Amino acid sequence: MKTIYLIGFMGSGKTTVGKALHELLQLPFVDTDQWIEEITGDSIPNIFQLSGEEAFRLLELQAIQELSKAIIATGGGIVEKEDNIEMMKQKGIIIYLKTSLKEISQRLQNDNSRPLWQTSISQREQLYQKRCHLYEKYADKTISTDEKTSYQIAQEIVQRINE
Ligand SMILES: Nc1ncnc2c1ncn2[C@@H]1O[C@H](COP(=O)(O)OP(=O)(O)O)[C@@H](O)[C@H]1O
Ligand SMILES: O=C(O)C1=C[C@@H](OP(=O)(O)O)[C@@H](O)[C@H](O)C1
Repeated sequence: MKTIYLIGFMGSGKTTVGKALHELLQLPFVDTDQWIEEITGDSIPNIFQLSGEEAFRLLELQAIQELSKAIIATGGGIVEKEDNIEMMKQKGIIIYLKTSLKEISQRLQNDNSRPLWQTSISQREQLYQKRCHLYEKYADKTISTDEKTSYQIAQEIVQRINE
């Protein structure tokens, strides 16, 4: 089987949709953030705070190197390293979950588990604009997610993969 990588901004639903796809396709599911927390025995906010963002990015790179043959929910910053893109392109298909910043802001209004979301509104907007450009550039398929349930999105992904 090809590895299915879900990419998209924080809160776009990569983990939630990944789990729905796992149910639908009966294929293994891995979340890179969860994988990193398991191998380090530490939380993402702690890794950012104690070791810094670059240390976290290296752990993400390791996750992409080691994981395959699964539905993989990546972190929103996976597109920051070209090496990640190369490996993902070699091993599978990249699906971009495209979600508006308005919708994401509603979903993450009480979230404090994502260090790069704990910033000002203008910093969030800047990161969103920069990242969206990268997701569009690297995705094999783009799926809009606003006003759809995770199950509808998972079904649409299956259809688009089989096109
Ligand atoms: N399609 C959806 N509609 C409404 N809420 C959603 C949807 N997908 C995810 N969510 C909610 O948004 C939040 C972030 O979802 P999550 O899957 O963790 O995103 P990501 O893994 O991309 O950061 C969660 O509270 C989740 O329940
Ligand atoms: O956008 C980012 O750089 C990050 C997104 C997070 O994952 P989600 O996209 O699953 O929230 C997590 O990897 C970390 O907080 C950094």
